Amino acid sequence: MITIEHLHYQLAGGTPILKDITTHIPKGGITALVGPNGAGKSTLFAHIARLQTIQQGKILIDQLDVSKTPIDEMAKKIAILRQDNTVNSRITVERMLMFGRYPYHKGRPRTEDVEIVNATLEQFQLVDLRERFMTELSGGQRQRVMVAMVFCQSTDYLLLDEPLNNLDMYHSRQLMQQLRHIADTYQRTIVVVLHDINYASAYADYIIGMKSGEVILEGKPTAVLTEHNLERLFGVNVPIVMINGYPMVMHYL
Ligand SMILES: Nc1ncnc2c1ncn2[C@@H]1O[C@H](COP(=O)(O)OP(=O)(O)OP(=O)(O)O)[C@@H](O)[C@H]1O
Repeated sequence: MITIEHLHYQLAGGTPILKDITTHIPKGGITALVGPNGAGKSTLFAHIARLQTIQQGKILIDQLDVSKTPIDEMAKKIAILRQDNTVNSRITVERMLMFGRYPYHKGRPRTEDVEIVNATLEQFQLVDLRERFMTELSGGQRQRVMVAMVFCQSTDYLLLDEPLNNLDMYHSRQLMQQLRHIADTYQRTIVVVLHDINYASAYADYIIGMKSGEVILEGKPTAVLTEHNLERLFGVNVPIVMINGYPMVMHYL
């Protein structure tokens, strides 16, 4: 479980970005982090992954205090896919995945690392692209490689910031199904920022809604995805229909 206690973060000029956040992310399954642009979702991720120094408050990951845990220990506990994940170097897909294993092999890949990379190439249907340079991939293919690289890190927790960016309908759905499979089969905890609320509804076990640096709702999709809450979160007045037991937000109409 990730426990966040009174996390407060403000810019040098005094503008608050995260306002005294207290919440928890359950262990196991998929938690979707949703909310309007600028809500603070990426900033919260940066704090959880220790990429941002904590000014005030505390974050615990399975009892490990994030601010006191050495970086290399954190790298085996939590992996993050950031929004700005552009890789422009001439590195092949296979090497990219092996790079994800760095915290374990420290530059000297062992048999186990090769096996994990091969299994991940299979799992993410990247075998045909293994020799391709990252610069020779489409935006969507590159995005899939980056998610695979995060998976390769064999961490208990995966933080994915808008992994559906650039993905078409087929690959978005496929990736969400893969995340479900990873959570269920490997007991990994996946925390994912999603802008498509209907994917959160269909695939997440738990939803956390952020707005203006605050957590304003959290709970199971069926409990929190109400017309009233969508109005509070996004300021939109849209109907919700139930399809196969999932609340689907009709925001296109
Ligand atoms: N490096 C930075 N310097 C100053 N302000 C920043 C910086 N990064 C983000 N912010 C501000 O912090 C606030 C939260 O941004 P953040 O990227 O965490 O939001 P978000 O919920 O992830 O948004 P989005 O859905 O648009 O990606 C925004 O007001 C943003 O302008």
